[in-house]
Amino acid sequence: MIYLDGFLTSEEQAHLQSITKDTFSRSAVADNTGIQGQRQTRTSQSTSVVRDDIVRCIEERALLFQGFDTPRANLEPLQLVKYGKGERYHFHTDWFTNAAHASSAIGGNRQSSFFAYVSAENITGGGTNFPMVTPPHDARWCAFIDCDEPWENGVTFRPVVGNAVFWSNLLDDGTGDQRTLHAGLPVTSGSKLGMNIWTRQGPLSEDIRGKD
Ligand SMILES: O=C(O)CCC(=O)C(=O)O
Ligand SMILES: [Fe+2]
Repeated sequence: MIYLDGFLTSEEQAHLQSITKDTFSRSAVADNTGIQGQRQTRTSQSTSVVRDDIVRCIEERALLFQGFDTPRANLEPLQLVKYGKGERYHFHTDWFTNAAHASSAIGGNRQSSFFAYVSAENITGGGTNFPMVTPPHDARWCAFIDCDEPWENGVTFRPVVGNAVFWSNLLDDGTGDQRTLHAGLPVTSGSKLGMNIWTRQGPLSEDIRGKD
C-alpha cells in the first residue's frame, strides 16, 4: 500500500463537490451472485463523476502514478462516495469475487484502487480500516492513521482531506489479494466525502467509461 499526502488540491476538492452536487443516490453493491442492489452493508450515497478538464487531470495523475503503460481506457469513471452520520461500508474487497463481474469483455478485475478523501466536515469516525495490514510503528504516522486503534485491528486511515491511499488488489497471477479487505468505518458525527479511482486489468468500453 502507498499513502499519498496531497493527492488532490483544494481547488480540485471544491470542483469535485460542485460538479456532483445533487447527483448522489444510494450506493449499490454486487452480491455473491453478481447482482447489484442496495444493501445494509453499504449505506453511503455515491455518484459517478462526469469528465471535464479538471477530472481528466486527476485521471491522468492516477494513471501516471501506475507507470507509463496503463491505458486510460482501463480506468473506471471516478466515483464519489458520501457518508452522513451512522453511514458506513462494511468489510469488502474492491476486486470482484464473482468471475462474471471480472470478465475480459468488461475490463477484467480491478487491478488497483485509490481511495481519496475529498471532504470531511466536523468528522468523528469514518476512517478506512484494513484489518489484515500491519500498522507501521513510527509515531509520525499518527497524523494519518488512528494510533488509538488496537494493534490487532490492523490499520485505520483517518479521513485527511486531500490525501489518498493506493493499493494493488490483485496478486501477480491475477487472483484477488485477501489482504486488501477493508471497510469504511461508521461516521459517528459530521460527514465525509471520498473518491474511488479503480483501474481495471484491461480496457472498458466507451458505454461504461463515457466519452474521453
Ligand atoms: O469510505 C471508505 O473509507 C472506504 C470506501 C470504500 O472502500 C469503497 O467505496 O470501496
Ligand atoms: Fe473499497
